[in-house]
Amino acid sequence: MALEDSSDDEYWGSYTTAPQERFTIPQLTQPCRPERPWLDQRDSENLAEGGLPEKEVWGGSSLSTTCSQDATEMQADAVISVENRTFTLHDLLGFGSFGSVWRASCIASGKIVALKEVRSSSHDATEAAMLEAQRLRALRNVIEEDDTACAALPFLLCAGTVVTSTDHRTLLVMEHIPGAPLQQALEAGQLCAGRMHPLAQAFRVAGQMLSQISAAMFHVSKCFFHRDANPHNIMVQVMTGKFRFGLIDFGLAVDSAQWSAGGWRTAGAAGDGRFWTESSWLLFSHGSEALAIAEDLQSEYACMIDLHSAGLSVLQTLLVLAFGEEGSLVATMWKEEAEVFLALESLVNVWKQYWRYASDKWQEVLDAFNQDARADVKSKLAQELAHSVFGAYFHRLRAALEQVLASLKSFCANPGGSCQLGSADLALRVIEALLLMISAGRPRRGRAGWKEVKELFAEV
Ligand SMILES: Nc1ncnc2c1ncn2[C@@H]1O[C@H](COP(=O)(O)OP(=O)(O)OP(=O)(O)O)[C@@H](O)[C@H]1O
Repeated sequence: MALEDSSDDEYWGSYTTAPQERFTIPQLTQPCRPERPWLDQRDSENLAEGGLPEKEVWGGSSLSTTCSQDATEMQADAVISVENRTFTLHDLLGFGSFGSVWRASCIASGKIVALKEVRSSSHDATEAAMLEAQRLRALRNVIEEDDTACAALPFLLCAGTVVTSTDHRTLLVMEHIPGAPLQQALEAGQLCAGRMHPLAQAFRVAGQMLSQISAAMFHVSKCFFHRDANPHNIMVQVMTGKFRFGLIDFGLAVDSAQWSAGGWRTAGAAGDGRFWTESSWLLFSHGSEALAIAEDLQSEYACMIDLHSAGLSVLQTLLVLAFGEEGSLVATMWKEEAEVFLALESLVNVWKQYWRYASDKWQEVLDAFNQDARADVKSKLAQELAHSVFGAYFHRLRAALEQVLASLKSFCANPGGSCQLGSADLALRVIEALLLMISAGRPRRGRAGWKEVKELFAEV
Protein backbone atom coordinates (compact mmCIF):
# COMPACT_ATOMS: atom_id res chain seq x y z
CA MET A 1 0.00 0.00 0.00
CA ALA A 2 1.51 3.33 -1.02
CA LEU A 3 2.25 5.64 1.85
CA GLU A 4 1.45 9.30 1.74
CA ASP A 5 4.30 11.67 1.54
CA SER A 6 5.19 12.87 5.03
CA SER A 7 4.64 16.45 3.98
CA ASP A 8 0.91 15.73 4.15
CA ASP A 9 1.06 15.47 7.90
CA GLU A 10 -0.13 18.43 9.77
CA TYR A 11 1.31 19.55 12.97
CA TRP A 12 -0.06 18.05 16.17
CA GLY A 13 0.34 21.05 18.33
CA SER A 14 1.54 20.63 21.84
CA TYR A 15 1.08 16.91 22.09
CA THR A 16 4.74 16.14 22.31
CA THR A 17 4.30 14.08 25.44
CA ALA A 18 1.68 11.43 25.89
CA PRO A 19 0.79 9.65 29.09
CA GLN A 20 2.31 6.26 29.61
CA GLU A 21 0.32 4.08 31.90
CA ARG A 22 -2.41 6.27 33.30
CA PHE A 23 -5.71 5.65 31.65
CA THR A 24 -7.12 8.94 32.71
CA ILE A 25 -5.86 12.19 31.34
CA PRO A 26 -2.90 13.58 29.44
CA GLN A 27 0.10 14.82 31.41
CA LEU A 28 0.38 18.52 31.86
CA THR A 29 4.05 18.86 31.07
CA GLN A 30 4.88 19.82 27.52
CA PRO A 31 8.60 20.41 27.68
CA CYS A 32 10.01 20.12 24.19
CA ARG A 33 8.53 21.51 21.04
CA PRO A 34 9.37 19.91 17.71
CA GLU A 35 9.88 21.82 14.53
CA ARG A 36 6.74 23.43 13.15
CA PRO A 37 5.73 21.65 9.95
CA TRP A 38 2.24 22.87 10.74
CA LEU A 39 1.18 23.98 7.36
CA ASP A 40 0.74 21.14 4.99
CA GLN A 41 2.41 21.55 1.66
CA ARG A 42 -0.77 21.91 -0.35
CA ASP A 43 -2.13 24.50 2.06
CA SER A 44 1.03 26.47 1.67
CA GLU A 45 0.81 26.21 -2.11
CA ASN A 46 -2.74 27.57 -1.96
CA LEU A 47 -1.54 30.44 0.14
CA ALA A 48 1.36 31.13 -2.16
CA GLU A 49 -1.06 31.22 -5.08
CA GLY A 50 -2.81 34.10 -3.50
CA GLY A 51 -5.38 32.26 -1.36
CA LEU A 52 -5.20 35.04 1.21
CA PRO A 53 -4.62 38.43 -0.34
CA GLU A 54 -3.26 40.72 2.31
CA LYS A 55 -6.22 43.10 2.41
CA GLU A 56 -8.77 40.32 2.86
CA VAL A 57 -7.06 38.26 5.45
CA TRP A 58 -8.98 39.61 8.37
CA GLY A 59 -12.41 39.09 6.82
CA GLY A 60 -13.54 42.63 6.33
CA SER A 61 -11.11 44.84 8.07
CA SER A 62 -7.71 45.22 6.48
CA LEU A 63 -4.63 43.47 7.73
CA SER A 64 -2.69 45.71 9.98
CA THR A 65 1.00 45.31 9.21
CA THR A 66 3.62 47.57 10.70
CA CYS A 67 7.39 47.58 10.51
CA SER A 68 9.46 47.98 13.57
CA GLN A 69 13.05 47.31 14.56
CA ASP A 70 12.02 46.10 17.93
CA ALA A 71 8.69 44.58 19.02
CA THR A 72 7.57 45.27 22.59
CA GLU A 73 8.43 42.35 24.82
CA MET A 74 5.51 40.26 26.09
CA GLN A 75 5.51 40.66 29.84
CA ALA A 76 3.10 41.72 32.58
CA ASP A 77 2.10 45.42 32.31
CA ALA A 78 3.52 45.78 28.79
CA VAL A 79 1.36 47.94 26.52
CA ILE A 80 0.76 46.41 23.09
CA SER A 81 -0.90 48.04 20.08
CA VAL A 82 -2.95 46.06 17.58
CA GLU A 83 -4.99 47.68 14.80
CA ASN A 84 -5.12 51.10 16.47
CA ARG A 85 -6.17 49.66 19.82
CA THR A 86 -3.96 49.35 22.85
CA PHE A 87 -3.95 46.58 25.41
CA THR A 88 -2.23 46.08 28.74
CA LEU A 89 -0.90 42.57 29.35
CA HIS A 90 -1.73 41.01 32.72
CA ASP A 91 -0.70 37.38 33.02
CA LEU A 92 0.29 34.45 30.87
CA LEU A 93 -2.69 32.17 30.17
CA GLY A 94 -0.71 29.46 28.45
CA PHE A 95 1.92 28.45 25.97
CA GLY A 96 0.97 26.83 22.72
CA SER A 97 3.37 25.36 20.23
CA PHE A 98 3.19 28.54 18.24
CA GLY A 99 3.47 31.19 20.89
CA SER A 100 2.16 32.51 24.14
CA VAL A 101 -1.35 33.62 25.07
CA TRP A 102 -1.85 36.47 27.57
CA ARG A 103 -4.81 37.77 29.52
CA ALA A 104 -4.95 41.46 28.65
CA SER A 105 -7.34 44.39 28.86
CA CYS A 106 -8.29 46.96 26.28
CA ILE A 107 -7.17 50.35 27.60
CA ALA A 108 -10.12 52.21 26.07
CA SER A 109 -12.95 49.86 27.07
CA GLY A 110 -11.47 47.84 29.95
CA LYS A 111 -12.64 44.65 28.22
CA ILE A 112 -10.68 41.54 29.19
CA VAL A 113 -9.30 39.68 26.16
CA ALA A 114 -6.93 36.85 25.27
CA LEU A 115 -3.94 38.06 23.25
CA LYS A 116 -1.98 35.44 21.34
CA GLU A 117 1.48 36.15 20.00
CA VAL A 118 2.87 33.99 17.19
CA ARG A 119 6.51 34.67 16.29
CA SER A 120 7.70 33.24 13.03
CA SER A 121 10.66 33.54 10.77
CA SER A 122 9.00 31.85 7.79
CA HIS A 123 6.40 33.28 5.46
CA ASP A 124 4.31 30.10 5.71
CA ALA A 125 4.10 30.26 9.49
CA THR A 126 3.00 33.90 9.39
CA GLU A 127 0.35 33.10 6.82
CA ALA A 128 -0.91 30.18 8.92
CA ALA A 129 -1.30 32.56 11.89
CA MET A 130 -3.27 34.89 9.62
CA LEU A 131 -5.40 31.97 8.52
CA GLU A 132 -6.22 31.22 12.16
CA ALA A 133 -7.24 34.86 12.61
CA GLN A 134 -9.47 34.61 9.56
CA ARG A 135 -11.19 31.53 10.95
CA LEU A 136 -11.73 33.16 14.34
CA ARG A 137 -13.30 36.17 12.69
CA ALA A 138 -15.55 34.00 10.52
CA LEU A 139 -16.84 32.23 13.64
CA ARG A 140 -18.96 35.22 14.59
CA ASN A 141 -20.96 34.96 11.38
CA VAL A 142 -22.07 31.42 12.05
CA ILE A 143 -23.74 32.00 15.38
CA GLU A 144 -27.46 32.66 15.08
CA GLU A 145 -28.27 34.79 18.12
CA ASP A 146 -27.44 31.97 20.47
CA ASP A 147 -25.87 33.39 23.63
CA THR A 148 -24.81 30.04 25.06
CA ALA A 149 -22.96 29.22 21.89
CA CYS A 150 -21.38 32.69 21.68
CA ALA A 151 -19.97 32.51 25.19
CA ALA A 152 -18.09 29.37 24.29
CA LEU A 153 -16.06 30.64 21.35
CA PRO A 154 -12.95 32.83 20.98
CA PHE A 155 -14.13 35.34 18.36
CA LEU A 156 -11.47 37.53 16.88
CA LEU A 157 -11.54 41.15 17.99
CA CYS A 158 -8.56 42.44 16.04
CA ALA A 159 -5.25 41.21 14.67
CA GLY A 160 -2.07 42.42 13.08
CA THR A 161 1.49 41.56 12.16
CA VAL A 162 4.62 43.40 13.17
CA VAL A 163 7.66 42.88 10.97
CA THR A 164 10.77 43.15 13.09
CA SER A 165 14.41 43.04 12.00
CA THR A 166 14.54 39.32 12.83
CA ASP A 167 11.06 37.86 12.40
CA HIS A 168 7.32 38.40 12.04
CA ARG A 169 5.16 38.81 15.08
CA THR A 170 1.44 38.16 14.57
CA LEU A 171 -0.92 39.21 17.34
CA LEU A 172 -4.45 37.83 17.60
CA VAL A 173 -6.77 39.54 20.07
CA MET A 174 -9.75 37.34 20.84
CA GLU A 175 -12.59 36.81 23.26
CA HIS A 176 -11.24 35.58 26.57
CA ILE A 177 -12.71 32.17 27.45
CA PRO A 178 -12.58 31.98 31.23
CA GLY A 179 -11.41 28.92 33.14
CA ALA A 180 -8.73 26.33 32.46
CA PRO A 181 -8.20 23.61 29.85
CA LEU A 182 -10.36 20.61 30.80
CA GLN A 183 -7.33 18.32 31.02
CA GLN A 184 -5.77 20.66 33.58
CA ALA A 185 -9.03 21.05 35.56
CA LEU A 186 -9.45 17.26 35.74
CA GLU A 187 -5.88 16.75 36.92
CA ALA A 188 -6.27 19.42 39.57
CA GLY A 189 -9.54 17.87 40.81
CA GLN A 190 -11.41 21.12 40.13
CA LEU A 191 -14.49 19.32 38.87
CA CYS A 192 -14.80 16.85 41.73
CA ALA A 193 -17.94 16.64 43.77
CA GLY A 194 -18.37 18.40 47.06
CA ARG A 195 -21.05 16.56 48.92
CA MET A 196 -22.55 14.98 45.85
CA HIS A 197 -21.85 11.34 44.99
CA PRO A 198 -19.02 11.13 42.39
CA LEU A 199 -21.29 9.31 39.93
CA ALA A 200 -23.98 11.95 40.16
CA GLN A 201 -21.36 14.68 39.80
CA ALA A 202 -19.81 12.90 36.78
CA PHE A 203 -23.14 12.78 34.94
CA ARG A 204 -23.91 16.39 35.91
CA VAL A 205 -20.59 17.66 34.49
CA ALA A 206 -20.92 15.47 31.38
CA GLY A 207 -24.49 16.72 30.81
CA GLN A 208 -23.49 20.38 31.01
CA MET A 209 -20.47 19.77 28.79
CA LEU A 210 -22.59 18.03 26.15
CA SER A 211 -25.27 20.67 26.28
CA GLN A 212 -22.88 23.62 25.85
CA ILE A 213 -20.42 22.07 23.42
CA SER A 214 -23.20 20.75 21.16
CA ALA A 215 -24.90 24.19 21.18
CA ALA A 216 -21.65 25.79 19.98
CA MET A 217 -20.63 23.02 17.58
CA PHE A 218 -24.05 22.89 15.96
CA HIS A 219 -23.30 26.39 14.66
CA VAL A 220 -19.57 26.00 14.16
CA SER A 221 -20.01 22.85 12.04
CA LYS A 222 -21.89 24.91 9.44
CA CYS A 223 -18.60 26.51 8.71
CA PHE A 224 -15.72 24.51 10.15
CA PHE A 225 -14.42 21.23 11.37
CA HIS A 226 -12.20 22.08 14.33
CA ARG A 227 -10.09 18.87 14.03
CA ASP A 228 -8.58 19.17 17.50
CA ALA A 229 -11.56 19.12 19.88
CA ASN A 230 -10.16 17.40 22.97
CA PRO A 231 -9.44 18.18 26.64
CA HIS A 232 -6.43 20.36 25.69
CA ASN A 233 -8.68 22.74 23.81
CA ILE A 234 -11.94 22.50 25.74
CA MET A 235 -11.96 25.14 28.47
CA VAL A 236 -13.98 24.85 31.67
CA GLN A 237 -14.82 27.34 34.37
CA VAL A 238 -16.41 26.32 37.65
CA MET A 239 -18.92 28.86 38.95
CA THR A 240 -20.77 28.05 42.17
CA GLY A 241 -21.55 24.51 41.19
CA LYS A 242 -22.13 25.27 37.50
CA PHE A 243 -19.70 24.63 34.69
CA ARG A 244 -19.07 26.83 31.73
CA PHE A 245 -17.39 25.16 28.76
CA GLY A 246 -15.72 26.68 25.72
CA LEU A 247 -13.64 25.58 22.75
CA ILE A 248 -10.38 27.29 21.77
CA ASP A 249 -7.56 26.89 19.24
CA PHE A 250 -8.96 26.97 15.72
CA GLY A 251 -5.47 26.68 14.25
CA LEU A 252 -6.27 23.40 12.47
CA ALA A 253 -9.87 24.19 11.49
CA VAL A 254 -10.99 23.58 7.89
CA ASP A 255 -14.01 24.63 5.85
CA SER A 256 -16.59 21.92 6.62
CA ALA A 257 -18.47 22.02 3.31
CA GLN A 258 -15.27 21.73 1.27
CA TRP A 259 -13.97 19.07 3.58
CA SER A 260 -17.06 16.86 3.32
CA ALA A 261 -17.13 17.34 -0.46
CA GLY A 262 -13.69 15.75 -0.80
CA GLY A 263 -11.35 18.40 0.59
CA TRP A 264 -10.24 15.85 3.17
CA ARG A 265 -8.12 14.24 0.44
CA THR A 266 -5.79 17.22 0.33
CA ALA A 267 -4.86 17.43 4.01
CA GLY A 268 -3.18 15.06 6.39
CA ALA A 269 -4.55 13.79 9.69
CA ALA A 270 -4.33 16.44 12.40
CA GLY A 271 -4.85 16.87 16.13
CA ASP A 272 -4.24 14.43 18.97
CA GLY A 273 -4.31 10.79 17.82
CA ARG A 274 -5.79 9.55 21.08
CA PHE A 275 -9.02 11.24 19.99
CA TRP A 276 -8.91 10.21 16.33
CA THR A 277 -11.45 8.05 14.52
CA GLU A 278 -10.57 4.70 12.96
CA SER A 279 -10.64 6.48 9.60
CA SER A 280 -8.05 9.06 10.73
CA TRP A 281 -5.71 6.21 11.65
CA LEU A 282 -6.38 4.55 8.28
CA LEU A 283 -5.58 7.79 6.46
CA PHE A 284 -2.48 8.37 8.54
CA SER A 285 -1.06 4.85 8.15
CA HIS A 286 -2.22 3.86 4.64
CA GLY A 287 -2.75 7.16 2.83
CA SER A 288 -5.76 8.84 1.25
CA GLU A 289 -6.19 6.28 -1.57
CA ALA A 290 -6.93 3.59 1.00
CA LEU A 291 -9.55 5.79 2.64
CA ALA A 292 -11.05 6.70 -0.74
CA ILE A 293 -12.03 3.07 -1.36
CA ALA A 294 -13.36 2.37 2.15
CA GLU A 295 -16.82 3.86 1.79
CA ASP A 296 -18.06 3.92 5.39
CA LEU A 297 -14.74 5.02 6.83
CA GLN A 298 -14.45 7.75 4.23
CA SER A 299 -17.86 9.01 5.20
CA GLU A 300 -16.89 8.93 8.87
CA TYR A 301 -13.73 10.92 8.14
CA ALA A 302 -15.60 13.42 6.00
CA CYS A 303 -18.30 14.11 8.61
CA MET A 304 -17.63 12.81 12.09
CA ILE A 305 -14.15 13.69 13.31
CA ASP A 306 -15.25 16.47 15.69
CA LEU A 307 -18.27 14.55 17.02
CA HIS A 308 -16.06 11.56 17.75
CA SER A 309 -13.20 13.44 19.43
CA ALA A 310 -15.60 15.51 21.53
CA GLY A 311 -17.49 12.31 22.42
CA LEU A 312 -14.29 10.61 23.62
CA SER A 313 -13.45 13.78 25.62
CA VAL A 314 -16.84 13.65 27.37
CA LEU A 315 -16.51 9.92 28.03
CA GLN A 316 -13.06 10.43 29.54
CA THR A 317 -14.38 13.24 31.74
CA LEU A 318 -17.33 11.12 32.88
CA LEU A 319 -15.16 8.15 33.80
CA VAL A 320 -12.39 10.13 35.49
CA LEU A 321 -14.93 11.92 37.67
CA ALA A 322 -16.95 8.78 38.43
CA PHE A 323 -14.13 6.38 39.08
CA GLY A 324 -11.08 8.45 39.93
CA GLU A 325 -7.68 8.19 38.28
CA GLU A 326 -7.18 4.53 39.11
CA GLY A 327 -10.51 3.59 37.61
CA SER A 328 -11.68 1.82 40.76
CA LEU A 329 -15.26 1.63 41.84
CA VAL A 330 -15.85 4.12 44.63
CA ALA A 331 -19.57 3.51 44.81
CA THR A 332 -21.27 1.54 47.53
CA MET A 333 -23.60 -0.63 45.53
CA TRP A 334 -27.25 -0.24 46.12
CA LYS A 335 -29.41 -3.13 45.05
CA GLU A 336 -31.56 -1.07 42.70
CA GLU A 337 -28.58 0.35 40.89
CA ALA A 338 -26.33 -2.71 40.91
CA GLU A 339 -26.91 -3.44 37.24
CA VAL A 340 -26.02 0.11 36.27
CA PHE A 341 -22.83 0.02 38.35
CA LEU A 342 -21.77 -3.29 36.82
CA ALA A 343 -22.35 -1.94 33.31
CA LEU A 344 -20.37 1.20 34.15
CA GLU A 345 -17.60 -0.95 35.55
CA SER A 346 -17.36 -2.86 32.24
CA LEU A 347 -17.30 0.46 30.41
CA VAL A 348 -14.42 1.80 32.48
CA ASN A 349 -12.47 -1.41 31.94
CA VAL A 350 -12.79 -1.13 28.16
CA TRP A 351 -11.87 2.54 28.36
CA LYS A 352 -8.71 1.77 30.36
CA GLN A 353 -7.61 -0.72 27.70
CA TYR A 354 -8.45 1.69 24.92
CA TRP A 355 -6.59 4.54 26.55
CA ARG A 356 -3.47 2.47 27.17
CA TYR A 357 -3.40 1.31 23.54
CA ALA A 358 -4.12 4.79 22.11
CA SER A 359 -1.48 6.39 24.36
CA ASP A 360 1.16 3.83 23.32
CA LYS A 361 0.44 4.25 19.62
CA TRP A 362 0.37 8.02 19.92
CA GLN A 363 3.68 8.01 21.77
CA GLU A 364 5.20 5.96 18.92
CA VAL A 365 3.96 8.55 16.45
CA LEU A 366 5.33 11.46 18.49
CA ASP A 367 8.71 9.76 18.93
CA ALA A 368 8.91 9.12 15.20
CA PHE A 369 7.84 12.68 14.48
CA ASN A 370 10.62 14.03 16.68
CA GLN A 371 13.18 11.70 15.08
CA ASP A 372 12.12 12.47 11.54
CA ALA A 373 11.04 8.85 11.04
CA ARG A 374 7.43 9.35 10.04
CA ALA A 375 7.51 7.02 7.04
CA ASP A 376 8.79 4.21 9.31
CA VAL A 377 6.09 4.61 11.89
CA LYS A 378 3.39 4.77 9.22
CA SER A 379 4.67 1.59 7.69
CA LYS A 380 4.73 -0.12 11.11
CA LEU A 381 1.19 1.01 11.91
CA ALA A 382 0.03 -0.11 8.46
CA GLN A 383 1.55 -3.59 8.95
CA GLU A 384 -0.05 -3.90 12.38
CA LEU A 385 -3.41 -2.79 10.93
CA ALA A 386 -3.54 -0.36 13.83
CA HIS A 387 -6.65 1.33 12.41
CA SER A 388 -8.54 -1.97 12.72
CA VAL A 389 -7.47 -2.31 16.35
CA PHE A 390 -8.78 1.22 16.99
CA GLY A 391 -11.99 0.26 15.18
CA ALA A 392 -12.37 -2.83 17.39
CA TYR A 393 -11.93 -0.70 20.51
CA PHE A 394 -14.59 1.73 19.34
CA HIS A 395 -16.97 -1.22 18.76
CA ARG A 396 -16.26 -2.45 22.28
CA LEU A 397 -16.76 1.01 23.76
CA ARG A 398 -20.08 1.32 21.97
CA ALA A 399 -21.17 -2.15 23.12
CA ALA A 400 -20.31 -1.22 26.72
CA LEU A 401 -22.25 2.05 26.34
CA GLU A 402 -25.25 0.10 24.99
CA GLN A 403 -25.10 -2.06 28.11
CA VAL A 404 -25.10 1.00 30.37
CA LEU A 405 -28.04 2.38 28.41
CA ALA A 406 -30.02 -0.85 28.79
CA SER A 407 -29.31 -0.99 32.53
CA LEU A 408 -30.39 2.64 32.94
CA LYS A 409 -33.60 1.99 31.04
CA SER A 410 -34.49 -0.91 33.25
CA PHE A 411 -33.58 1.14 36.33
CA CYS A 412 -35.87 3.94 35.16
CA ALA A 413 -38.67 1.43 34.54
CA ASN A 414 -38.58 0.33 38.20
CA PRO A 415 -37.87 3.48 40.19
CA GLY A 416 -38.13 3.73 43.91
CA GLY A 417 -34.73 2.88 45.37
CA SER A 418 -32.02 5.23 46.43
CA CYS A 419 -30.35 6.87 43.49
CA GLN A 420 -26.65 7.66 43.66
CA LEU A 421 -26.69 8.48 39.97
CA GLY A 422 -28.46 11.72 40.73
CA SER A 423 -30.91 12.04 37.87
CA ALA A 424 -31.24 8.75 36.03
CA ASP A 425 -32.90 10.64 33.19
CA LEU A 426 -29.84 12.87 32.76
CA ALA A 427 -27.58 9.79 32.86
CA LEU A 428 -29.69 8.24 30.09
CA ARG A 429 -29.33 11.31 27.91
CA VAL A 430 -25.57 11.45 28.45
CA ILE A 431 -25.16 7.84 27.34
CA GLU A 432 -27.49 8.36 24.35
CA ALA A 433 -25.42 11.36 23.31
CA LEU A 434 -22.18 9.40 23.57
CA LEU A 435 -23.68 6.73 21.33
CA LEU A 436 -24.47 9.42 18.75
CA MET A 437 -20.95 10.77 18.93
CA ILE A 438 -18.47 7.93 19.34
CA SER A 439 -18.11 6.35 15.97
CA ALA A 440 -17.15 2.84 14.97
CA GLY A 441 -16.85 3.65 11.28
CA ARG A 442 -20.47 4.55 10.75
CA PRO A 443 -21.60 6.73 7.85
CA ARG A 444 -22.58 10.38 7.64
CA ARG A 445 -23.66 12.45 10.63
CA GLY A 446 -21.83 15.79 10.63
CA ARG A 447 -24.04 18.67 11.59
CA ALA A 448 -27.05 16.35 11.93
CA GLY A 449 -25.20 14.61 14.75
CA TRP A 450 -24.64 17.88 16.66
CA LYS A 451 -28.32 18.74 16.19
CA GLU A 452 -29.41 15.41 17.70
CA VAL A 453 -27.08 15.85 20.67
CA LYS A 454 -28.21 19.46 21.15
CA GLU A 455 -31.84 18.37 21.16
CA LEU A 456 -31.18 15.76 23.84
CA PHE A 457 -30.08 18.56 26.17
CA ALA A 458 -32.50 21.23 25.05
CA GLU A 459 -33.83 21.96 28.51
CA VAL A 460 -30.79 21.09 30.66
N1 LIG B 1 -9.35 32.60 23.92
C1 LIG B 1 -8.69 32.13 24.99
N2 LIG B 1 -9.14 32.41 26.24
C2 LIG B 1 -8.49 31.94 27.31
N3 LIG B 1 -7.35 31.22 27.26
C3 LIG B 1 -6.84 30.92 26.05
C4 LIG B 1 -7.49 31.36 24.86
N4 LIG B 1 -6.76 30.91 23.81
C5 LIG B 1 -5.73 30.23 24.33
N5 LIG B 1 -5.75 30.22 25.67
C6 LIG B 1 -4.76 29.58 26.58
O1 LIG B 1 -3.50 29.52 25.93
C7 LIG B 1 -3.09 28.15 25.74
C8 LIG B 1 -2.43 27.98 24.36
O2 LIG B 1 -3.35 28.42 23.37
P1 LIG B 1 -3.53 27.70 21.95
O3 LIG B 1 -3.88 26.26 22.20
O4 LIG B 1 -4.44 28.50 21.12
O5 LIG B 1 -2.07 27.83 21.39
P2 LIG B 1 -1.42 27.01 20.21
O6 LIG B 1 -0.08 27.58 19.99
O7 LIG B 1 -2.33 26.96 19.05
O8 LIG B 1 -1.35 25.61 20.93
P3 LIG B 1 -1.34 24.15 20.43
O9 LIG B 1 0.04 23.72 20.64
O10 LIG B 1 -2.31 23.45 21.38
O11 LIG B 1 -1.81 24.10 19.02
C9 LIG B 1 -4.35 27.32 25.92
O12 LIG B 1 -4.07 26.04 26.40
C10 LIG B 1 -5.15 28.15 26.93
O13 LIG B 1 -4.71 27.88 28.24
